[in-house]
Amino acid sequence: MTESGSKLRIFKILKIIISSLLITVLLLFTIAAIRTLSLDVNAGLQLAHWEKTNNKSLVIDHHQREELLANFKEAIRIPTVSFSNTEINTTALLEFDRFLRKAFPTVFSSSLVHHELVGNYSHLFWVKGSQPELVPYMLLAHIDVVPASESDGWEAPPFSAKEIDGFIYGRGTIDDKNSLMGILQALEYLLLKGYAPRRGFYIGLGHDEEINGLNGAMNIVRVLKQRGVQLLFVMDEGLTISDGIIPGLEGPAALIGLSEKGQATVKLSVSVAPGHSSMPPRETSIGILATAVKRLEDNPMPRLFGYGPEGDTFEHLAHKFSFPLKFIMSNLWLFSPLLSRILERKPVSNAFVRTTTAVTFFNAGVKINVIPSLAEAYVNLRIHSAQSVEEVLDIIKDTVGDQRVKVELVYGFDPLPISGADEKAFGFQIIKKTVLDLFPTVTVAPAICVGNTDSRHFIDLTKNIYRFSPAWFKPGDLERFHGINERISTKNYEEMIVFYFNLIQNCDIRKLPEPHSSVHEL
Ligand SMILES: CCCCCCCC/C=C\CCCCCCCC(=O)N[C@@H](CC(C)C)C(=O)O
Ligand SMILES: [Zn+2]
Ligand SMILES: [Zn+2]
Repeated sequence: MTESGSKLRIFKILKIIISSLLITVLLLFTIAAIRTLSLDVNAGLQLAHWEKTNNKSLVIDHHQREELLANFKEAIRIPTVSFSNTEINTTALLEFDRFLRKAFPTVFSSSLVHHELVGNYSHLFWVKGSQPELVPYMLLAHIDVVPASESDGWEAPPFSAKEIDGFIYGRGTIDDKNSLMGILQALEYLLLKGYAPRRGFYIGLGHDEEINGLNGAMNIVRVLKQRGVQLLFVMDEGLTISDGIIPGLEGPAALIGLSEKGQATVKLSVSVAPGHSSMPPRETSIGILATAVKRLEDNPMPRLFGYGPEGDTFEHLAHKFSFPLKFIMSNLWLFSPLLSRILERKPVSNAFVRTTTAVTFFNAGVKINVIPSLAEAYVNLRIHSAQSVEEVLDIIKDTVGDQRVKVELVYGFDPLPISGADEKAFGFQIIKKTVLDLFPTVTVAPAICVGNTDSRHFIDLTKNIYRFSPAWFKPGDLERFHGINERISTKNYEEMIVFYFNLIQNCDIRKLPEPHSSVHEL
């Protein structure tokens, strides 16, 4: 073949390759565009014909408002702090017990309600249903709070429950006395109105959630297991209604946690011979450990976006974003790698992308002129749904890559199972319906809870655990969680009561409706 003949052949092959590539790209974009226009996973059962339950409605009058706010404020003023794994405020927990009995006299005296103390300070309520064949469900909340100190910069003392511009300030106002008081206040109102549930339910109030729930939630689970109880679903704290928190999202979103990330606390330690600081070795225990810690920070865990429930979250929210995010989120089959790079830029969304690594303790040194024999650091990892404690530990050892650094697992558990969110998932659909009835402008989406809750101890009692409370989180509110100026608006606290009031009644529905065939559904 002549030189010009072979050039022509190469040119023809190149032409074929380029046109095939163009056709493939065009085809992919056409599929992506069709999916962007048709994806509206938020439709579902909302349009279906729901079984009638004759729900009672709750209209709160002036006197009730004063009383419910006074109750809530009193709950906040009792400092039920869990200080450490071994230090809880038992005096405050006993006071809280007395307070509950005074604030909710109907709950504690009703023949429909059986109450017992578990693990000395936790509370377990059983509300009897009229139809015992209906499988019961369970609502969880916790009594204890994390420590708070006014000197950290609180606008009002953290146990004052002071009301400023329509907000009640105090430790526990969003974590988690709002849920606890909201549930019991709703039950008090329901019982006062003569309500008797068809479906029985439990309420569990743990006293040590902030220190792992080992005596509270775990003992409640033990008691229920001994009685052979199985639950239709469990609902606990966790995610909330985010309003203006997710950049680019139009309107508020109620994220319902289908799972929780796993957790591992890993200790890194370096031991060397101690000595005089005037004759230092080339590397000290502190230097070796600091290098190990820096390696962990410089080498984040792999991106796993799309291998857990977080992909579903963005597909459900996609239609509430504008172009190009709407296009990207509607087509995660194509754009997952791109979206994970966008999300990892901010800590709050990075938590959805991977197992996160946080160095939370660093201890070393005894005296200014002594080479320390021991340096220790603790790393707290929150494990993505697609990884396990064991895998994470292996990656840490590889990344540190230094035999002088001892790596030990102190405490850990794998990510929690993923609960259902489809049209047959009773708990999810009832929570979603209750949210949308009360807040019609909200978009409901399944999600992953990046923190841990007492509900993780309930996995042997049900496959369906949901982490959600109808607290509204606006910009700046995430920082109040375990931070300073924790607060809730009086309006939102009332909404929470109405939410639980409606939720309990909606759970009397015996069977979910058949899915409505809608043009929005795929
Ligand atoms: C794409 C961005 C979405 C942003 C939405 C994020 C909304 C986050 C809302 C709340 C934060 C999650 C908090 C979950 C509850 C955590 C309770 C807690 O602190 N638990 C302890 C348990 C531990 C075993 C003591 C924990 O450290 O996780
Ligand atoms: Zn909490
Ligand atoms: Zn907490």
